[in-house]
Amino acid sequence: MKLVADDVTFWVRGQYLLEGIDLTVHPGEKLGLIGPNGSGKSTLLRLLAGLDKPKRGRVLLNERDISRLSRRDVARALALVEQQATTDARIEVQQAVSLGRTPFLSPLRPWRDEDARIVARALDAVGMGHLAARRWQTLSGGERQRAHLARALAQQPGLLLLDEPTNHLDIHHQLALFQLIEHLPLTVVVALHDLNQALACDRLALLDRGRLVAVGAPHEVLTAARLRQTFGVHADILHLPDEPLPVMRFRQAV
Ligand SMILES: Nc1ncnc2c1ncn2[C@@H]1O[C@H](COP(=O)(O)OP(=O)(O)OP(=O)(O)O)[C@@H](O)[C@H]1O
Repeated sequence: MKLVADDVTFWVRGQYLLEGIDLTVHPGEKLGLIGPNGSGKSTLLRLLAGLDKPKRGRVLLNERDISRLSRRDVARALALVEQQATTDARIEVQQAVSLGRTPFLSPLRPWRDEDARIVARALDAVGMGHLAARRWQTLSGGERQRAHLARALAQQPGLLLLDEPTNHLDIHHQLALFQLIEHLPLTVVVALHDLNQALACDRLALLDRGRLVAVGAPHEVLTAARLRQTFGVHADILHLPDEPLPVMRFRQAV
């Protein structure tokens, strides 16, 4: 699934939140979206998902303008897990995840056993199978986050857009989620704050005050100079023997 942002620009009440974003997400890649608080990551993800429409420019999903596609067609192609996703608290986890199948159902295509199997597999993939019958409102923050991801997986999208998917997760579940994402045969765009996690992405796109200031391999984007300029931190980038990825050590705020 190929996604292109072409001069994507968005403003609210005269204030630019994003300006002139040109970005191509290649089929199958894991692209990390990074940037300081308020740099526009969530805004860009909503535009890439077709939930908001650019004020200027356009988003192309497999060469087609996403604003011209029906919600149902978009939902069959991509899934977005937002940072503050809400869910009807009265339903059970399994029902919530089953909503991921909605874009595929119709009077001519009712719910089938196959849908139930897809939902069960999605719950198992995020380690939530044992909580399928639990009421949503009884879940912890991290369990909710994993259940939201399960709902997105149940959509069987070609493209997964994730907004800080690990911010409520303990370290085990953070690593498990990253291992899961790495091995999914999907295109993934993931907004992240943990820059050490970001190093594991195929490419990174760095936002700074609504502009895309760098796109490329993680080690090209996350240099000590850029960490200082954009994130306002002094950092060392350490290359450990026998470790494929470098590690960032943050020393102090500028
Ligand atoms: N509806 C709105 N009206 C005015 N300003 C908005 C609106 N929505 C977002 N913003 C502002 O746009 C900027 C970008 O917000 P956004 O949530 O996209 O940033 P972010 O990079 O995801 O931040 P964070 O890392 O804190 O989650 C912020 O300064 C935010 O306050």
